[in-house]
Amino acid sequence: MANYAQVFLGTAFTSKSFSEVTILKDFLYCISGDGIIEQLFSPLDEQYEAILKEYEGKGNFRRLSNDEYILPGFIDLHVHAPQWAQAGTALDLPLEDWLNAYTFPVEAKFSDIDFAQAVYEDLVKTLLANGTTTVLYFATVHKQASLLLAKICSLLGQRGLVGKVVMDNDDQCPDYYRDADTATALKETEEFIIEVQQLNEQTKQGVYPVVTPRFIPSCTDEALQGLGELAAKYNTHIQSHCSESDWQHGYVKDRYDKNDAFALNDFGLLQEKSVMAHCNFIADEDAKLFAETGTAAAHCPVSNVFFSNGVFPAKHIHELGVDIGLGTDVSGGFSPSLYDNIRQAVIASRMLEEGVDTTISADKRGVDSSRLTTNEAFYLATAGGGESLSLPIGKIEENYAWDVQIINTNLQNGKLPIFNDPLEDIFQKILYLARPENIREVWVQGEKVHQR
Ligand SMILES: O=c1[nH]c(=O)c2nc[nH]c2[nH]1
Ligand SMILES: [Zn+2]
Repeated sequence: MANYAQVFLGTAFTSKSFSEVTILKDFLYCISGDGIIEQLFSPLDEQYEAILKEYEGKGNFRRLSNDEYILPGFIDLHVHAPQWAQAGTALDLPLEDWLNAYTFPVEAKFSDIDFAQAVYEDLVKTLLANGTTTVLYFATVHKQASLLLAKICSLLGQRGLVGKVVMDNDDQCPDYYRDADTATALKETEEFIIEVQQLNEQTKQGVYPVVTPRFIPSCTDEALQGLGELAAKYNTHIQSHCSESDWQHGYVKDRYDKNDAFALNDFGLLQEKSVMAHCNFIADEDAKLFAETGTAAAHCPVSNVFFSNGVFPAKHIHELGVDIGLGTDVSGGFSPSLYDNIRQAVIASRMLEEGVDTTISADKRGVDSSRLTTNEAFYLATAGGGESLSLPIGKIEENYAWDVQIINTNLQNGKLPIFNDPLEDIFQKILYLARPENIREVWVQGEKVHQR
């Protein structure tokens, strides 16, 4: 019999496809020493009883209680780590004004490494406590503080993909917060990539450098070109913002006479490991270019309420073959929880489908076939995130990482209204009603990283 590092027994929910969820009732989950799901056994499998007999009662065996369930850890595709310092505030201005009035001043403070330590440590712990096991982070322009974020992820056990932000365009970036010049921005990005790739060698769950032009307005053409080349040279992930708001979309049209997607592609910034945030205004040709290049979209439904001037048509873009995951977009999105974003993704899609202006007749108001089901929103927060990052995460399946959250539905201070419900309903109640209190344990790559 194989020698597993850990064995769990319990019921899990995981996506089978975009729209279908599989329920693994009373399965055994056998985890290898490197934190991979080596084998799954259903109670109907021949070896089930023998494995149970072998492991039950040992220190590395865990039987879930009747009120506990396993979900894949969530994958957050868009977080501005420094903006955690202003989360929940400053949501009264449109994007361009918001950046200048609130956000650049906050990000500038991350030249102070002690401030960075306090904010980043608190954020990583908070995201883990919300069930988020992998995060694609924007840090700031500061190389040292960006490296610190990668180190904190490494130490606290979160799978972090971290970008030192590039902002070298004098026209669009304030004097007090930008890269010194284009050459320095590229040099520091390259040093950052090398150091994070070295850190990754010592990190069980993985930490990865991400090439991060903030968005087209903040970068010169030279920087965009150089960043595309660095990403190819070091085979890194790439992230940026794409077609987010009327203003940003219009700026890029004025500068290049094309949409963000084609402009980014000209600089080599759309590839298999690229993730573009928001994408609210992408046209069908842009989406097809995403699908051809393997570029994914990070849907940020809470943030979009405040900054996007529109609803991202997730269902339609998915149908055009684009990988999509969910992002909290802290702090354009006030919540660090992907549960909140799953809920908002469903709500926004329903409003898009039904329409919001009651002065327009009901049959003309909305956009047909826009709704996301609960299962689909769950897919975006889990398997869709894994596909977007091209990593074996986001599903409870053999050869995937053991990245999970264990939910207890029956706590004194956190009881969900479950009264002999079928498992399908329990799953939905968890997604709509669970709070951080219900997330009892979080595991990343076979290591327990949070316990409540
Ligand atoms: O929601 C957003 N948050 C940001 O920090 C940002 N920067 C550029 N574009 C942005 N959009
Ligand atoms: Zn953003």
